[in-house]
Amino acid sequence: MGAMAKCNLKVNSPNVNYSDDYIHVNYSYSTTKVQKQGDVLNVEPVTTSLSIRTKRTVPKLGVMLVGWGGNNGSTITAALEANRRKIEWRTRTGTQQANWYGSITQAGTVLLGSDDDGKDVFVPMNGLIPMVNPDDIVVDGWDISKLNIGEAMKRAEVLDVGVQDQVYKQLSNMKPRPSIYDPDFIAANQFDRADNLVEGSKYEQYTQIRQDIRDFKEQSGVDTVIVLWTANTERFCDVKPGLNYTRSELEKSLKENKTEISPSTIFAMASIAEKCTYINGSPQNTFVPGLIELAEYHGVHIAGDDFKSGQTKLKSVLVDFLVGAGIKPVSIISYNHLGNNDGKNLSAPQQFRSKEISKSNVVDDMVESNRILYKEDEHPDHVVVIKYAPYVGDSKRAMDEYTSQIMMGGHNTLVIHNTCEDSLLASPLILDLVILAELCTRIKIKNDDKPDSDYESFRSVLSILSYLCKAPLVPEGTPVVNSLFRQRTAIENILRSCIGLPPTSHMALEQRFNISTTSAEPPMKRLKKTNGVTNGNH
Ligand SMILES: NC(=O)c1ccc[n+]([C@@H]2O[C@H](COP(=O)([O-])OP(=O)(O)OC[C@H]3O[C@@H](n4cnc5c(N)ncnc54)[C@H](O)[C@@H]3O)[C@@H](O)[C@H]2O)c1
Ligand SMILES: O=P([O-])([O-])O[C@@H]1[C@@H](O)[C@H](O)[C@@H](O)[C@H](O)[C@@H]1O
Repeated sequence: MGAMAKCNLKVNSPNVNYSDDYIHVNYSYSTTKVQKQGDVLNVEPVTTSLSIRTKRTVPKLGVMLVGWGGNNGSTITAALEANRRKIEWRTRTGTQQANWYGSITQAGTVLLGSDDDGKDVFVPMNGLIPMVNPDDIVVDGWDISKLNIGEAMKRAEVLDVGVQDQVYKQLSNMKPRPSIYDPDFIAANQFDRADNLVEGSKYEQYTQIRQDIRDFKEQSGVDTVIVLWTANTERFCDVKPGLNYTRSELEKSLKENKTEISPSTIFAMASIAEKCTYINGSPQNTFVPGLIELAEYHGVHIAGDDFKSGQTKLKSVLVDFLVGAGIKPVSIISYNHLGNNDGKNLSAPQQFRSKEISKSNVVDDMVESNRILYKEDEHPDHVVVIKYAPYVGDSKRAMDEYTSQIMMGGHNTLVIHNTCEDSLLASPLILDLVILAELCTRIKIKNDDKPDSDYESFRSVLSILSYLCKAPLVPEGTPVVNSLFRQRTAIENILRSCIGLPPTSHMALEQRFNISTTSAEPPMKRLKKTNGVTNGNH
């Protein structure tokens, strides 16, 4: 079993109880219901008494990467090794230490509350509640290229030689498992890499991937496996009745070797069959309706699509700020060029189209949130351009122009130049995706008046991971939220609820009015003491 994660955060509340195995919380959940009646909006605040239970012991986590030998896959693997060993290396500007910058769980903080002097107190996000320690993660995976991960890291040309040299030996012992290659789904220019393949029918390939997952679990001794796709972007597959609309159609199409069943969907099916969370870091429509039904049928988590790493992440902040300020973006032109293998694959029209879709929809919810600025079906011009320029390699150069209408016929134009090593932005997101996805398997909620047997897990589609995805997959009938700060606040407040803390509101009334906030929290229900422990560390 995994280690008991520790942190020195002690919540003193009659509504929070730490047993040996769980953090138990009685939680008052507040929402606001709105009903439109003609021109009248009837608004009703609603409070629901919930019980939230979080398992305190974190498992030994195994992560299986599809596309392990790619820039992202080799880089995250090197970063895990470098951080585990606290490696440092000389650069032309001084000594560099391994770190997890860009990871909200490892380098992000959350506002906990305020001290006696009224000063804000921030804590590391991974200090709020037990999370997997990256140092304990075991990595494995597949690639259509047989290059070992040490050589793949060199091929990627992402990391400084100073760190490469110190991790190469360990990574060169890591060999990607043969994978499913279908030239109909990725660019023809990837053909040269494809020398490490699982042969046979789609069903035979599916069976092999399931066997790989079981072998890894047995050989590594991990308790939990998460499968994450960081392989090349595929073209969108057809979605049609009889093919993949339902779970049974999808399973039948696989057995019948239907050509429209993509490698990524086969990996997702195999993961679900092995009860492993599956995460899609690329933009293709892996999660066809039948796949989502399959995940829900088996009670397995899925999440995606497409890591939200740089240009799009900034877009989900800038447009949120502009629209929130009552300024009307009317033209968004997003151009970038890059020279890595991802860029090479995206230079093919169908693969680019997948990425264009995921990069283009990110402003929709923010535009639709303001009918003062935008009429129904009115949108800003939004153009996405991606060019392949080999020389720049992983150093993606993004240039954006945001033109907005301001008052009285004025205009504001923001021009942004954004250069980064794309894989050093994506790799920490891979870490956060797997750490938060694992955490979601340990959190359960029920209505307070229901028996313990009614504790519910997160729904199969983990929309809480939207912060990390360009095109968030959400449960049917729920809204897609791309606004970055709404997404981050959702994560923060759900983690806070697991230790009995109210959502962060930033109201700070006690700083704006002469009021007292020292009254004790009204106990919703006295929690029975268990094991003599009512409050303590987690
Ligand atoms: N900033 C980023 O790097 C970023 C951001 C968002 C999304 N993405 C997406 O992440 C994915 C990986 O990006 P990358 O820069 O690592 O690309 P990459 O081309 O370096 O790596 C992809 C790897 O997948 C392998 N591969 C292709 N098809 C495969 C299959 N069917 N099974 C197993 N392996 C397969 C390739 O051989 C390659 O090693 C791409 O789809 C990209 O669009 C990247
Ligand atoms: O997240 P982001 O920087 O907008 O998007 C990136 C694109 O700009 C880039 O062209 C592509 O190659 C990467 O896979 C990634 O999707």
